[in-house]
Amino acid sequence: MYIADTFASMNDGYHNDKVSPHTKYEKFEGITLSRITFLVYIGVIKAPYLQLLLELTEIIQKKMTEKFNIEKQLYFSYTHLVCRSALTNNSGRTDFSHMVHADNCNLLSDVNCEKKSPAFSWRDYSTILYLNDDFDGGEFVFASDSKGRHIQSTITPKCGRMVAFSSGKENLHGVKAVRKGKRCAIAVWFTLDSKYKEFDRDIARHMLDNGITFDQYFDKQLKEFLVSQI
Ligand SMILES: O=C(O)CCC(=O)C(=O)O
Ligand SMILES: [Fe+2]
Repeated sequence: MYIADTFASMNDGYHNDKVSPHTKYEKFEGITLSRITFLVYIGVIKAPYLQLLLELTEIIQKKMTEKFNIEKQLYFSYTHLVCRSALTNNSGRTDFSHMVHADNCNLLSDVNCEKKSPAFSWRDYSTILYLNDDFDGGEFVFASDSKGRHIQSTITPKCGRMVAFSSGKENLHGVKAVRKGKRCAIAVWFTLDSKYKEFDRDIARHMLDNGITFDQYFDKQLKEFLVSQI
């Protein structure tokens, strides 16, 4: 939560205006594992935070392999810390923060989901670990139709609660409007295809295991310049 709260505002991976790509009523802030690794490398984030993130997500990987009886190697594909905040008085909203979708295909109708770009078609399993619960709304829902008229189940985010599912059209899902406050989560997507494994994670592990930091290789001035640019 510390990393999400302090650094996700850099809006990593999304547009600069910080308005959510999914709804104009919310601010969307995210930070990727590679960005966190870089910030640890230059000394802006302390290494134990990254260590904790890696360990936590490795537990998720293990649990997923067990619970879903996955017999092949399950690779990390993408790790993202994401916060959504209500921008204005959203108390009357009944719409979605993130419209009903599937994670590995483009949902064209209730039954048609095409597995091609811009969808992340290689994603096989999705997990979302919630980091807080001091906000209104933001429920995770499974739906049976693309418009979200038929909700099958609703999961209220709680700190430490996780939702996990296979990433295809069999699991249409969305996020209800965040009506008040800020909702943060760690989303991790897994793949069975080694081609799409999260390369940055190996770098992060290597860096932590070997105690590598920026200070060892570069001068103070360059470091100060980089920090001032963040
Ligand atoms: O934050 C959530 O609960 C779900 C987010 C989601 O479905 C996604 O990012 O694909
Ligand atoms: Fe999703």
